[in-house]
Amino acid sequence: MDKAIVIEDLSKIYKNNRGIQRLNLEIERGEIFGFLGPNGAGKTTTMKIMVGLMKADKGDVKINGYSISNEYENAMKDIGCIVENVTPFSYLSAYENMQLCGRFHNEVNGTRIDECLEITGLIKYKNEKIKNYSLGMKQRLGIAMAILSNPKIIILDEPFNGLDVEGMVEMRELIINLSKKNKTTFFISSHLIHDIELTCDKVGILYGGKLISVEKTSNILKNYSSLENYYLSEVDLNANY
Ligand SMILES: Nc1ncnc2c1ncn2[C@@H]1O[C@H](COP(=O)(O)OP(=O)(O)OP(=O)(O)O)[C@@H](O)[C@H]1O
Repeated sequence: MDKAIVIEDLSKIYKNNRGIQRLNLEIERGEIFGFLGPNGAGKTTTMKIMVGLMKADKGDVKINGYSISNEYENAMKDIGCIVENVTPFSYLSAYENMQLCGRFHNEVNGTRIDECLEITGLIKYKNEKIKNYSLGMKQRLGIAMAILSNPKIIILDEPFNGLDVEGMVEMRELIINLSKKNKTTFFISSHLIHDIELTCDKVGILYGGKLISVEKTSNILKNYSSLENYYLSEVDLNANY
């Protein structure tokens, strides 16, 4: 069972006829996958379905071989995610929020919470209330929450948003290290194409609800000077159809 995530013929069409159509995608264990696409392409819709926040019309997603439709609990057991905004309790501290987040995981204790806050650069502010946190600090806390239970698969919607330059570099290193050391699989959506180029092994482009290309970053960079050039040419090609 070397596939961490398998998306099979996944469709979800809203009443206004927008949504996603017949997505098929396989992500290997330890792979860092970058999910790209213009505004409204359907990235959040896909990710919401992947973590059970929304039901698909058709198709399925298998996480570690478990179907999200029929074996939801098993499928979610080894997943950490941030989809849409991070919404910690603003009158609690980072540490207290992490305690709440870890309450269903027996292996999460104070040491593990401190470790995650250290990794994400928040240990100095661990007792400060979230209402005093900046956007970037909340984003870091989201990541700390996502990695808390040591999940094998991490799904992140716009993880670089709101981070300063140092934060972005640290986030990239954190993702790459976790994938190398623990074989953690990442599914990341972002508009920050430079960060995706530097972080992801494989990239998929969603356009108008369809997956128009999936390719290894190393292959892309053999033929294009940057991921941005590749992205623009793929989108251009499909816009003209
Ligand atoms: N609840 C909804 N009802 C109707 N249409 C919706 C709903 N949610 C999303 N859509 C539409 O479906 C399409 C895909 O939206 P989605 O949020 O998945 O895109 P996205 O790729 O995440 O965009 P962005 O990059 O702007 O976050 C958009 O055209 C959006 O307007």
